[in-house]
Amino acid sequence: MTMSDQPTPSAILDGVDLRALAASLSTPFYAYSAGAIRARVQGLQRALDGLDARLCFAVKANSNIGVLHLMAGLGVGADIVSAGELWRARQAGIAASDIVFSGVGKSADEIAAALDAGIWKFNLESADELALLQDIAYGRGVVASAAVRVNPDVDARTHAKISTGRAENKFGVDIDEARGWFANAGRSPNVRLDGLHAHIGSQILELAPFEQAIARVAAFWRELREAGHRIDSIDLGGGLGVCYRAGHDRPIDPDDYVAVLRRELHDFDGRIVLEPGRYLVAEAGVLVTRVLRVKHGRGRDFLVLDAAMNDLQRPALYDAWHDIHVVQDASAPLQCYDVVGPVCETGDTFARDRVLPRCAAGDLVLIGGAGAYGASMSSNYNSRPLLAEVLLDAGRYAVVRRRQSFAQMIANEQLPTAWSEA
Ligand SMILES: Cc1ncc(COP(=O)(O)O)c(C=O)c1O
Ligand SMILES: N[C@@H](CCCC[NH3+])C(=O)O
Repeated sequence: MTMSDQPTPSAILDGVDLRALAASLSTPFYAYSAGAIRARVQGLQRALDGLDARLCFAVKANSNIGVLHLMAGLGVGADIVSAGELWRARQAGIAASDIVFSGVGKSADEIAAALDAGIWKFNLESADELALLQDIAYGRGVVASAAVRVNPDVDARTHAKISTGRAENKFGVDIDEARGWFANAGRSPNVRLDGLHAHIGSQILELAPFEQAIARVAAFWRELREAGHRIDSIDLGGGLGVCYRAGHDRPIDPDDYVAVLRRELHDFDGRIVLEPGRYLVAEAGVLVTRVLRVKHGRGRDFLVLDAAMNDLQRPALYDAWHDIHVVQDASAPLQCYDVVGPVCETGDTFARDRVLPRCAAGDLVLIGGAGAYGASMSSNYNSRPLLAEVLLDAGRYAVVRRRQSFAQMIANEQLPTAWSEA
């Protein structure tokens, strides 16, 4: 059960008492419920039942190899955006033939690494990238399978910083340009253009933008089919939103989303690919942190946590809401706090004016919705070591990343003792 499903804050996640865990591991750390991830994956797989469909988890959402290993065991492939993510996915046991490679700036080295690994499909985002893939595949004497990422010019009605499917966004190519790629496919004999791809944005809570995008991609596929082009996969990206604020955010029912796929692509005879990231992991994760101190400011009370913006960037970056639970006696009186971290930035604020049970130093605090774009976006800012990650499963736990040590934090740095003439 995810934290936001619970009517009253509980410290039990996937059968593990986070109070006990926090007593043995030092806070802050991320805890992920394997059961909740499994339930999300299997629910989506059930909704897709009867379709030739494949889930490729967007590794950027949570790139911990323990989580990727869990995905592999559930028959989920990977959507990668870098050679580093390729490396992680392979280390975690995801087959190269289950990997698609997206991203607007794949380097020559990254393309070569993905070709050598034998990934399934390149999602190409520019004519230059098509030419580069052609050159590298030609040099290796192989033919790469590729999809054109089309930009369907749809407003995903999400935060501007995570909207990707408008004409003004850097992602994909417009359908006119994509038409030209297919017309000239013979000029790139080492690239088999046999797929379409679209991803319009993230944390999408309305079905209409998906309907528009899928209809545009489906119409383009029919046009290509009439022109004699064989498309064996249509990849509709990720984007399904989740509930960050209990009682407020209303995520799309995956059955409704899949009903759109079934309707718009009823005569498609290839494979449908989805690249969910957030939907599979966000609500399965919590950031476990403690109150360092309660500070009484001028007209405001600050709850200073031992977690900070370097550990979970989303509030600072997008003003994102995350539910915050104080592990406390339900009878504690309520109080209004600004919940902040120790980093030296005013933006290091998890929540403003949040009404919570009255807290004292040492209280345990759980920040919900932290399984996606949490640890994977964390940094060493203020020289704070990267925090630990723990996978929970039916009363057991496994540390899937140890907290970074100070020595590890500076391992690649050195004093300037050896100078080279430039
Ligand atoms: C190409 C691509 N696929 C999938 C995703 C995953 O998105 P989400 O986490 O919203 O499902 C992203 C990130 O937005 C992306 O850029
Ligand atoms: N990092 C973003 C999502 C970006 C999606 C990646 N294309 C978030 O935390 O919401």
